[in-house]
Amino acid sequence: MTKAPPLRLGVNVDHVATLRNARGGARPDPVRAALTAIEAGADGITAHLREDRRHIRDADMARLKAEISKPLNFEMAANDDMLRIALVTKPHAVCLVPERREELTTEGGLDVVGQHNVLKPFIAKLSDAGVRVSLFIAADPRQIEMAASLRAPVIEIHTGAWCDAVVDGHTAKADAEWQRIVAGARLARSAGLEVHAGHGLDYATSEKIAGLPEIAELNIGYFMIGEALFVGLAGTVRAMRAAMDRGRERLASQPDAGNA
Ligand SMILES: CC(=O)[C@@H](O)[C@H](O)COP(=O)(O)O
Ligand SMILES: NCC(=O)COP(=O)(O)O
Repeated sequence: MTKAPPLRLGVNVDHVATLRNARGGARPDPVRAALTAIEAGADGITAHLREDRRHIRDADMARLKAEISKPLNFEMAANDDMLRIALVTKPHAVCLVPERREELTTEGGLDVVGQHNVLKPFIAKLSDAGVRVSLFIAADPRQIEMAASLRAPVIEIHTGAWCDAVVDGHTAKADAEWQRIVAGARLARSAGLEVHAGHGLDYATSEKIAGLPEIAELNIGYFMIGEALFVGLAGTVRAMRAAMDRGRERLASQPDAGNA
């Protein structure tokens, strides 16, 4: 029996900034949230600098880089303005994500098949600057194979469609989306990619996906910031960590299930 690699928890603090921006002041502070999450056991912090700056702002990203002691995962669209900011910020990682101004949230994965020529120089420039590049994609074999051929070291599988189907009780769709994630994670790992996952995860879906030995990191925000209203952010981080540990422990009890 082989032990699966430890599963990292990246806490996304975007929606602390959403709340702050509702009143235009300085509170609640996403950097304080990041420090609290780290103190409670987060392995890293994720923040998405959207083109419309609806939540995280440039100054937040600079402060996160300066003030947190754990890796910063900078989510951004692949455009020249963001590239310039990322190269100045020098985060541990950049996750390239698709963006549409009018969307409510990140609705799907990057089309790395259709956009490979556009993405290539972004991956090269960020990698040359020592930034670990991740591509936020659907668990689609064509997208995964193209991500591997673009030599991005990491993909993050968009789990939104699966999580929505679980929450809405659409069992058949949830099962189909889950099978896509399982197959996608295996394919990506066998192609040498490090595999992360995120979007829409809650305690139950995080526990379940933690049972996939190929997954090295989960990035979770919206649910945790909402849950923090009821049990506090530190309590939410600890409860999420416990859910992830339960998923990993179940995996460890299955013979030969940990060969990621
Ligand atoms: C890329 C991603 O999944 C997260 O950044 C998520 O988008 C959180 O922010 P939004 O709710 O603004 O989409
Ligand atoms: N990349 C996904 C992420 O950072 C968090 O997404 P969500 O939990 O806010 O939906």
